[in-house]
Amino acid sequence: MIFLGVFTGYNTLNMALVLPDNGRVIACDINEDYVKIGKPLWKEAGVEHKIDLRIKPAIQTLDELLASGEAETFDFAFIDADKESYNEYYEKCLRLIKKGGIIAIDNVLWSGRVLKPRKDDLATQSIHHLNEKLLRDARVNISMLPMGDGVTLAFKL
Ligand SMILES: C[S@@+](CC[C@H](N)C(=O)[O-])C[C@H]1O[C@@H](n2cnc3c(N)ncnc32)[C@H](O)[C@@H]1O
Repeated sequence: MIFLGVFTGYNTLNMALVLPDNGRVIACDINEDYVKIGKPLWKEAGVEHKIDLRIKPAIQTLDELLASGEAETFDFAFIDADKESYNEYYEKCLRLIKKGGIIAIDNVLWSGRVLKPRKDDLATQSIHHLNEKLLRDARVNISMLPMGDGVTLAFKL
């Protein structure tokens, strides 16, 4: 699976815990300081070998995966890095996952701001545009879960 936005690594750990022993998490973040907080727990939990941490802009990591021939090889992607890049993350993840795979997109409600994005609020505009696009995207079936800050599950057809 692909995990965009590791932060302290807590949910990366959760993902690694539920994967089989030969499963792999491509864990992407630009800030190693946050990741360092939770990384020791990956080892303590015995799942460090499943986590391939890439500290660089997530777009670059996704491009590298595509360039190394890994299109349509992943089962699941979780998008929770910088909101301004959500559309690019979605498009690249859609190429990387298999048919029948799932992309989970976090914060699609963005505390309700997506209803009326301000012109100068690029993060909210970005999420709003992706929400609108997903409604009409024939490449996926979607299910929007209105829990927490909203998570959309997009199933690749
Ligand atoms: C909301 S936090 C992620 C929370 C995490 N998914 C969790 O469940 O605890 C967003 C993360 O995205 C990272 N981030 C921001 N811009 C990024 C980029 N261009 N590429 C990769 N990661 C980025 C930040 O460093 C931060 O750790």
